[in-house]
Amino acid sequence: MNVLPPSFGHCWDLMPRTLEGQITMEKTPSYFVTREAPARISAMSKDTKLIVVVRDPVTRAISDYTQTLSKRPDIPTFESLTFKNRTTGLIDTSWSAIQIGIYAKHLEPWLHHFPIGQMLFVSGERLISDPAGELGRVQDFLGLKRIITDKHFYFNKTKGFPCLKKAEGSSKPHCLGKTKGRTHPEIDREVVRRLREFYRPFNLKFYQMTGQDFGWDG
Ligand SMILES: Nc1ncnc2c1ncn2[C@@H]1O[C@H](COP(=O)(O)OS(=O)(=O)O)[C@@H](OP(=O)(O)O)[C@H]1O
Repeated sequence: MNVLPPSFGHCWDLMPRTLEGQITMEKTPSYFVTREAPARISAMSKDTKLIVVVRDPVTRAISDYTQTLSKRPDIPTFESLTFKNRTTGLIDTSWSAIQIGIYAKHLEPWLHHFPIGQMLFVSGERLISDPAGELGRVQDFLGLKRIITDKHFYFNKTKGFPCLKKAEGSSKPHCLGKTKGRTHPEIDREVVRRLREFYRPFNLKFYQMTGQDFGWDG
């Protein structure tokens, strides 16, 4: 997890200068789950627009595990890390791969500092099934003209994901790198079922808080 800079002044100093008509963006996945982040970002600029990309927390946990596995192939199985006690089905919520997917809990402190209308929740699933549609929402949210549309994407069968027809400043197609869109290991169906059951109430709360049904629960 990234450590945020200790002072807001320092935060500003790290940002590039923004000219009239420009938008400065910063992306750090860990902000959403960092307790101090909402107060610090709000103190830096309370007009900051916030974009959060979320996907089904069960798939997210498996994706997170797959990423760790790629760096440390000797870690225990996903199934054994999921449970504190497999017999009772008690889930280890202290495992970060599980903890991060409790979106309703992480969203709570942000709402003490930002109105919900200043936050956009992007569906990770729709980013794959309809990238132009989801980026249309992002452009609208940022008050930009819809420049990026369907025309910019094609589905790459080899990659199994949408890719750009032309990369920025190039005439060649561009897909995301090897670390995006990895094949996930097969996870025991009963473990997946238990995780779905675990996340359900948190997901429902999250749908309520955001006013969006992400469709992770059937
Ligand atoms: N177009 C396209 N190409 C490839 N991958 C795509 C795309 N759109 C979304 N995704 C999904 O993005 C997941 C990886 O994002 P990360 O979580 O690593 O992003 S981050 O940099 O940590 O924010 C990655 O997760 P994994 O499938 O687990 O690798 C993808 O499912």
